[in-house]
Amino acid sequence: LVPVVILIVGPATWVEKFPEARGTRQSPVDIVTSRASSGGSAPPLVWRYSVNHPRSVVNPGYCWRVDENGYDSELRGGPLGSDVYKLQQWHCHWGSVNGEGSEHTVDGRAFSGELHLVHWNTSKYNSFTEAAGQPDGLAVLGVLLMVGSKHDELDKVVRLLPYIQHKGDKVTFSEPLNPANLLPKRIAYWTYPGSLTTPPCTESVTWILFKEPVQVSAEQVRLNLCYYVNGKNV
Ligand SMILES: NS(O)(O)c1ccc(OCc2cn(-c3ccccc3)nn2)cc1
Ligand SMILES: [Zn+2]
Repeated sequence: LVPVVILIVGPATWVEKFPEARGTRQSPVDIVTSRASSGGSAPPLVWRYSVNHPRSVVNPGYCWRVDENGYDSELRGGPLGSDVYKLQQWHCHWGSVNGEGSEHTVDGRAFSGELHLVHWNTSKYNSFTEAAGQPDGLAVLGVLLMVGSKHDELDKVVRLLPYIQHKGDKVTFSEPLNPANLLPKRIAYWTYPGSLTTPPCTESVTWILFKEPVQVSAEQVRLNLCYYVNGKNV
């Protein structure tokens, strides 16, 4: 008999180090559209991002991340009550196989990737780190990505990926970028109280997932998958 060693390195082991991962409001989830209630009279979701400040994209060891470095921005309304949130960073999740990259699924369907714009509650807390530990501390805008036409704004990031192939690599954008251009045209969304989808899996996120996927080209998916794999220094 050959001894079988099952090496569990994925989410199943996170509970050992991050007790929050055993919680009651863990993300991601499957959005069962038939069970979603209508938004009723929620106020409109409103956002404003600065465009011309210098930004850099970094390889944190998985996918890529753009830090906003405290530059002015605002997200308010919708499910966020009277609090004002500020963009901290935005990043992506791509799968190892095309078509299976998103974290959230909709009626069991996965998408090619998922963009997260991470905001923190500046009305109640003094820093991202403080807010990231509070139930109403963070708000993440989720954008589902599907293969279609090339996305020009996202291309400003994708074309820099060859320069951040290893964990810790960082490169500065040479042109202005408007995060609002990463969002879909129609802004209908699902929202639910959830958590960070990666360790420490803290249950501090009001999720706002746009219903309309945004199109990216097959080449942009390929480049993300390629450098995503490299980004993991595989
Ligand atoms: N993928 S996602 O958009 O859900 C997402 C968004 C942000 C994340 O931050 C990582 C993080 C959180 N904290 C933290 C610090 C202090 C207290 C609590 C947490 N440190 N690093 C992780 C996943
Ligand atoms: Zn994320």
